[in-house]
Parts: sequence; structure tokens; C-alpha cells
Amino acid sequence: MTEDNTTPSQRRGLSRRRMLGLTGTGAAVGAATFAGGLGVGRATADTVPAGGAMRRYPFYAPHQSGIVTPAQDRLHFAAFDVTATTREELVTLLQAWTLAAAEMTQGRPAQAEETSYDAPPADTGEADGLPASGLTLTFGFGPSLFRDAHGKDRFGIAARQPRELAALPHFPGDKLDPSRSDGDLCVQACADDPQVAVHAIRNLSRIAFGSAQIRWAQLGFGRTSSTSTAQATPRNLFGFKDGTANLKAEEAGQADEHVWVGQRDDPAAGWMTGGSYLVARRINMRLETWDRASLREQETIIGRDRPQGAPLSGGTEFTEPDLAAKGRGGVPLIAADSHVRLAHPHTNGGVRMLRRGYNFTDGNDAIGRLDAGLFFLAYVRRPSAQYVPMQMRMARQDAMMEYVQHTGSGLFAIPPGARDGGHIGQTLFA
Ligand SMILES: C=CC1=C(C)c2cc3[nH]c(cc4nc(cc5[nH]c(cc1n2)c(C)c5CCC(=O)O)C(CCC(=O)O)=C4C)c(C)c3C=C
Ligand SMILES: [Fe+2]
Repeated sequence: MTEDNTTPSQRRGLSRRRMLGLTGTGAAVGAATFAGGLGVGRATADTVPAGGAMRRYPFYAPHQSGIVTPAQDRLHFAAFDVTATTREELVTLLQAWTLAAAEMTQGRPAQAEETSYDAPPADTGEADGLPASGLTLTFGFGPSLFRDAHGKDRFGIAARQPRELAALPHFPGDKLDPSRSDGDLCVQACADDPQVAVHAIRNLSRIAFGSAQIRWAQLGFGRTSSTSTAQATPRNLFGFKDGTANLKAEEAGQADEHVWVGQRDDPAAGWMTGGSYLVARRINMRLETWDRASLREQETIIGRDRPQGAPLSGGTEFTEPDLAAKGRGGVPLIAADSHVRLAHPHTNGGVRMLRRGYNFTDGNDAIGRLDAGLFFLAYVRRPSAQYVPMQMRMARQDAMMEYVQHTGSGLFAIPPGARDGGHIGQTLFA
């Protein structure tokens, strides 16, 4: 989808670029430097040839973008602690973030208005000249935004905390680092250019100065799922295709059933209608151990073959796995403890989820092992019925557990999209 929903602010920006084009050359040296420093602006359809990088997604929409949007190649995810103490300050932050997000997702500077030459620039500048690159910004609220560790209602919203926004249970094998977990707010920035995603988080963090600060963040690359049938299936760091059986945007009715919160889901949290819940898990993968496992063992653990991603019960990538199929000696072709069997809807009461994760590498440990893995992101309508039971079964039975460890975690309520003139989370604070 390529959208160019020109807004009044875009029209303001266009005229700003035209104005700079007209005035830049003949102006006095000081003024020309000023224009060059602050007025370069982001590349737009009139300056960059059409293509993937020119993809723009509307920010104002019934559902937030960055969920069923075709998964982009890069991620910068950040969780924030709110330092503001009043509801007014928090709403002001959300309003400012909304305006900046609406600009940046259209390939424009975070704040359109020029500042004085004697003040810091309104935008940090590293995305000047870059197109929108499919940037989406998806905002969420953590349980701690509603009640602090002592149960105190921080911003007068405790009564509206969704039932589903409760701390995730401890899963066997978890080794969660508190400094990579939780948070009052989260922002998922996805783009096809890493600099565009990083620029967005940096500017949102800058705007939040005095009201919220980054608690933890994660960079990701090489999306580990497809969310559209138009996308090829990527590979994770185990070398396997990941996202084959993911919920896809084109599957009629599936997002309504498994992703979007319905009007009657939670009487106390009607404000979440059209929103979703995001489960974020930083999962370290023991790549050096995996790389010493035979191909037979790797495929048995996953339940699919490595070249094509076809189920071990036969067929090609998109053939439905036959969980009843048996081979020689009556042994199931898709092993009882394989990942695909344990994750399949047939063994999980029909539940599905929209996976939108990314690979990560964050350096290495003292003995040269990569600190790498999969930053698992999944959007679900009911975490307690979709993510929690599946993860519990995997933690207990999945043969893959020998090769992975969950080291970070967060659960966030993702409100519906903002309407033009409104702000993110308006239905909660209204
Ligand atoms: C609790 C949910 C899940 C976690 C955590 C998870 C981690 C994880 N997965 C892979 C690799 C693959 N997963 C695949 C399929 C798959 N995984 C989940 C859920 C979780 N995965 C689901 C719901 C499914 C789909 C199952 C189905 O409907 O058949 C696959 C197969 C290809 C595909 O369908 O995507 C791979 C490969 C890793 C490496 C990992 C943690 C590091
Ligand atoms: Fe999986």
C-alpha cells in the first residue's frame, strides 16, 4: 500500500521546501547557512524516485499502523518510564508524540516549525534527505502506567486498566533481565531504513525530555515474519524460514478474530476497541550450540525442513502440516516436542497470533559467543488465552528450549489508532 494522504501539515512542509528553494541561493551568507542547517527537510516524492523507500503509511487510522502493515526490514523498539507526575503532563506528551509521529511517518521532520538559529534545531537531522521508508510508529501502554508497584493510581486511569493487561506469569527457563523488561510506555518504530527508525525513536525521546525517559531499547533487523501474502518468508538466525504460517493481513476475518480487541471484550476497557495487545520477548538463541546440531536434529526440532520451510509431513512451504502423519515404526513425522506442533492452532484450541519479530545481535560475551537471537513481537486480542498458554507449553515441552533463553519481556496495551486532530490514547483519557 502506498499512501500519500496529504494533510494540512504536509502542505505547510511543501511550501516550506519551495520557499527554501526560492530563497536559499540569493540570501546573505548567514541566512543561507541557517536555511541549509535547518531547512533541508526529508526527501519526498518530488525529490526521490518512486520505490519501496517511498512507501508511506497513514498515521491517522482506525487501527495503529505497524501491526498488519507488511513487516518492514528494520526495528527500533523502545520502552519508556514516565517521569511526569500529572495526568495533564502525560496527555501533553501523548499529544506531542502524535504530532511528531504523524510528521515523521510521512517522511517529514519530527517538528515542522523552524526554530531560531540560536536554539537547538527542531529535528535532530540525521534523516534529512531520507524518504519515509515505510516508517510506522506504534504506541503502547504498560501495566505500570495504570498502577505503580504499590498499586497507586498514578494518572487517574487505574479503573480503566484492561483485565488482559496483567503481568505475564513466570515461564520455566525464563532468565529475565529487569533492565530489559516492562515499561510504562512503548514505541515500536519499523522502517526499511535503520536510520529512519532510529531517528524516529531519538526524536520521540527528545520530545519526551522531562516527561519520560527510555528504560530499555532493542534494535532489530531481518524481519522474522511475513504479515502479508505479498511478502517472501524471511529466515531467522537458526537459518529457518519464519513466518510461513503467520496470520496475514489478507486473511479475511482473521485479524478481527485474533488481533483486534472487540467492543464487548472488556467492559472496563471499552477504550481498547480496535486496539490490540503486544507481547515483546527478547529471546537469546544459543547459535554456537545450534550450529553444532545435525541438520536432522534441527529440522526435527522445528518440524519443518530447512531449504523450503515445508512441514516434515510433506508438501511445500504452504502445505498445511499433517500432525497425524506417521512414518516408519508409527513415529510421528512432526515430532511431539517440535516447535511447529506445539505452536499449531490445532494443538492450541484454534488460537493464532500475528507475529512481527526481528533478529538481533548485540555484541558478544567474554568467551566469544554472540549475544544474538529473536526479538519476538506478537499482537493478540487476548494475551491470557493466546500467548500465555502457548508459551507455557513451549517452555515445558518444546525441544527448541535447549537452544533459547528468554532474557527480556514486556506486555503492552496498544490503543486504537488516533484520529486526525486527536492523539494516541485519547479514548483512554477522554
Ligand atoms: C509463544 C509463541 C512463540 C514463541 C515465543 C516463538 C519463538 C520462536 N519461534 C521460532 C521459529 C519458528 N516458529 C515457527 C512457527 C510458529 N511459532 C509460533 C509461536 C512462537 N514462536 C507460532 C504460533 C508459529 C506458527 C505455527 C503454525 O501455525 O504452524 C516456525 C515455522 C515457520 C512459521 O510458520 O513461521 C519457525 C521456524 C524461533 C527461532 C523462536 C525463538 C527464538
Ligand atoms: Fe515460533
